[in-house]
Amino acid sequence: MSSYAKELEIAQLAVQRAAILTKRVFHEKAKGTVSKDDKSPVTIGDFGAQALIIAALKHNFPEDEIVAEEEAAQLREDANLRSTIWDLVKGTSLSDADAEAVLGGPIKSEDDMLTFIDYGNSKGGAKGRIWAIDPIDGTKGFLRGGQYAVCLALMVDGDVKVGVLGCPNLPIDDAAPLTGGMESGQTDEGRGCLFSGVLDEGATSRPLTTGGLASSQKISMKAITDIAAASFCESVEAGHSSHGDQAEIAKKLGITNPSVRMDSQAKYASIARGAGDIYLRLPVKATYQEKIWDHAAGDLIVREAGGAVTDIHGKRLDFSIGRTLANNKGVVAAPTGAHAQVLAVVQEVLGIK
Ligand SMILES: Nc1ncnc2c1ncn2[C@@H]1O[C@H](COP(=O)(O)O)[C@@H](O)[C@H]1OP(=O)(O)O
Ligand SMILES: [Mg+2]
Ligand SMILES: [Mg+2]
Ligand SMILES: [Mg+2]
Repeated sequence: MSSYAKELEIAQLAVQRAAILTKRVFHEKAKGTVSKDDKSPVTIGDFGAQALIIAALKHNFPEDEIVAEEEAAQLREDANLRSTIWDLVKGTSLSDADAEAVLGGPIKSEDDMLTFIDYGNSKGGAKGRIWAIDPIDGTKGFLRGGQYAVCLALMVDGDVKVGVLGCPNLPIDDAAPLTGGMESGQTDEGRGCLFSGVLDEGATSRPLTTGGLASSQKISMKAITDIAAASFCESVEAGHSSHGDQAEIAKKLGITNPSVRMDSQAKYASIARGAGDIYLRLPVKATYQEKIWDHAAGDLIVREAGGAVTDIHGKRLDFSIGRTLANNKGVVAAPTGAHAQVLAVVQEVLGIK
C-alpha cells in the first residue's frame, strides 16, 4: 500500500475533473483570455480548473495549505467573467458518481468558487503539507491548440511526495513519437494522458477519462546509449528559455535531431515516458524566478522514472523556500546516467564552470 494512496487518488481524480473543464473551454467556448499584471494570458479555463481542484483538496484535506497560480481578484470585479466561469464550473463533473463523490461533488455557489480560488494564496515554505497547483500550465500552448498540462503536487516539509500531470493533448501511447503539438486536423482521438509519481514508488501513465481512473502502467526514461542520437525538448516560447544556448549545447553533445518544442510540463512527462530524452530550460533573464507550480510535479515524475533534475549549477530544485524556486536557475533534466555529461556541456556553454 502506498504511503500516499489517498492523496494520489484524490490528486489524479481532481486533475482528471479539471481537464474535462479545460477541454470544454477549448472546444465549446471563446477562450475568454484576460491579461494578468505581468501581461501573461489567463483564461476562464485557468480559473475554473483551479476552483475545481481546490474544492476537491479542501473536501479531503481541509488542513492542507495550497500554493496556486491564479487568484480571484479580477473575478470579484467582473460579474460577466465571474458568471461565465461559474457556468462552466457548475456544469463540470466526473461521469462516475463514486469518483465525483470522492471529490466532494459540485461547488455549492459562485461565492464558494471565489473562496476556493483564493485558498491558493499560501506562501509555501519548508513546513507541513502544501499542495502546488498550476491549473493550466502552458496557457499559450492551450490557446494555440498545442500542449498544456493541469499540474498538481503535494509537498511535505518542502519535499515533493506526490506529483500528477494531466496532459489532454499528449498521445495516450507512451511509445508514440515525440511531437510538440496537435497537428492541424487532428482530433482528440488517442490523446489525453494522466501521469503520476509518488516518491520512492515510481511513475505511471494512464489514459485521461471523463469518469473514474483508468488502469495505469509504469513508465521509465530511456537509457541513453548514444547521446548524439538523443532528442531534447524545449519551450515553444523563446522568452521562457534560451533557444540559442540550447542549440549550442545540443551541437556540442553531437545531437543532430532538431529540438522538439513543446509548451508546459508536458516536456517532463514526455521524457519520463521515454518519448524524449533531455529537457533543457536555460534562463533568458537572470532575474526570472521559476514558480514551484511549474516544476513540482514534473520534477518528481522524471526522477521517479529514472531521471535526474537539477538547475544549471547542478543543484536539486528546492521547493521549500516559498512560491518560487528562488535558489535555482534554469532546469536540466536527463536520464540519471547521462545527466553529468549534459550538465557539463550546459556549464561550458553558459561559462559557469
Ligand atoms: N521569462 C520566463 N522564463 C521562464 N518561464 C516563464 C517566463 N515567463 C513565464 N514563464 C512561465 O513558463 C511556463 C510555461 O513554460 P513553457 O515555456 O515550458 O511552456 C508558464 O508557467 C509561464 O508562466 P505564466 O503562467 O505566468 O505565463
Ligand atoms: Mg500563467
Ligand atoms: Mg505554468
Ligand atoms: Mg498556468
